[in-house]
Amino acid sequence: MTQPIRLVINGASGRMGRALLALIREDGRFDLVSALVSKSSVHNGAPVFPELPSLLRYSHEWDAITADVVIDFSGLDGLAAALGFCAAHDAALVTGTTGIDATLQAKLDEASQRIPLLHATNFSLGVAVLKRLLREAAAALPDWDLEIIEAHHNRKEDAPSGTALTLGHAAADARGTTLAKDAVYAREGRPGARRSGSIGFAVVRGGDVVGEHTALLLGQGERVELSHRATDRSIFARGALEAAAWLTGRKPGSYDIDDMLKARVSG
Ligand SMILES: NC(=O)C1=CN([C@@H]2O[C@H](COP(=O)(O)OP(=O)(O)OC[C@H]3O[C@@H](n4cnc5c(N)ncnc54)[C@H](OP(=O)(O)O)[C@@H]3O)[C@@H](O)[C@H]2O)C=CC1
Ligand SMILES: O=C(O)C1=N[C@H](C(=O)O)C[C@H](O)C1
Repeated sequence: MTQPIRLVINGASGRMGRALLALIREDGRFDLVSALVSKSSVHNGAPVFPELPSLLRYSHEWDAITADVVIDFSGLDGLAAALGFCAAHDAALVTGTTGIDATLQAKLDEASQRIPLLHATNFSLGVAVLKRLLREAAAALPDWDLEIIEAHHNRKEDAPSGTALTLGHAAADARGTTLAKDAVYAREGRPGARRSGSIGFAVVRGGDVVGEHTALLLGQGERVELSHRATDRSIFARGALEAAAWLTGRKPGSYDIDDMLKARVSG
């Protein structure tokens, strides 16, 4: 019998952390060895599964952990700590944290030469398909105006969402350009007529919206709208657990969710 994968959840008390904990109880592939929170967290020391005969408590201590894989949904400081642990202990790292800056991205790239690392801005299957459809539509309609609209709950800290940026990069790439060259992130006052070839972003924040993304391709007299609506965070949590099972034991490298889905299809 194979041993369960020793798993750490980093950011365990958050919206995504809780969605992961709800699934992990029923998932025999994993042994949850640690549920990590920040040093200042009110959850430190509290039982993770109060209703179960489990001794696991929320902690901020990485020191005594032995693990095969870390799933991180914590934020920039938490991700940096998870990366330090994984690099020092040859553990795999799955992260869904968004809003990553250039400095942390460089550290992720460097560490992926030594450990398997999968970063996805969105773990839903529907968004993976939306990205493919958008690539195709953006290339097939190169002269149509492209705008990406996203909506999220009122606690979200980064904007545009990681998913909106990933969709933007995919569309830009399909048109032979880059977001660095063609993205427009804000319009106010009198920005003037729309620059042909630009890729616009619009952000909505409010209430408890789980995550909604629409790519609008606007032509003369017609438009194409490609949309995805997440209504339950468990879709992201399930995707992250699949990624953790898939990534554990793989050779070092920087993987994305398409690598996992392609490998699944080709067996
Ligand atoms: N890729 C995807 O599919 C998805 C990505 N996300 C992204 O995941 C991230 C988290 O989202 P969400 O769960 O909504 O955010 P939350 O704010 O709800 O959760 C993050 C948790 O991380 C904990 N935390 C903060 N600092 C640290 C630290 N240094 N070490 C360990 N834990 C820490 C905090 O808990 P405490 O205060 O108790 O320490 C906090 O509750 C965001 O970047 C979001 O954009 C979200 C959904 C899906
Ligand atoms: O913060 C969130 O909630 C989400 N963040 C991700 C993003 O920035 O794209 C994914 C999902 O939309 C939920």
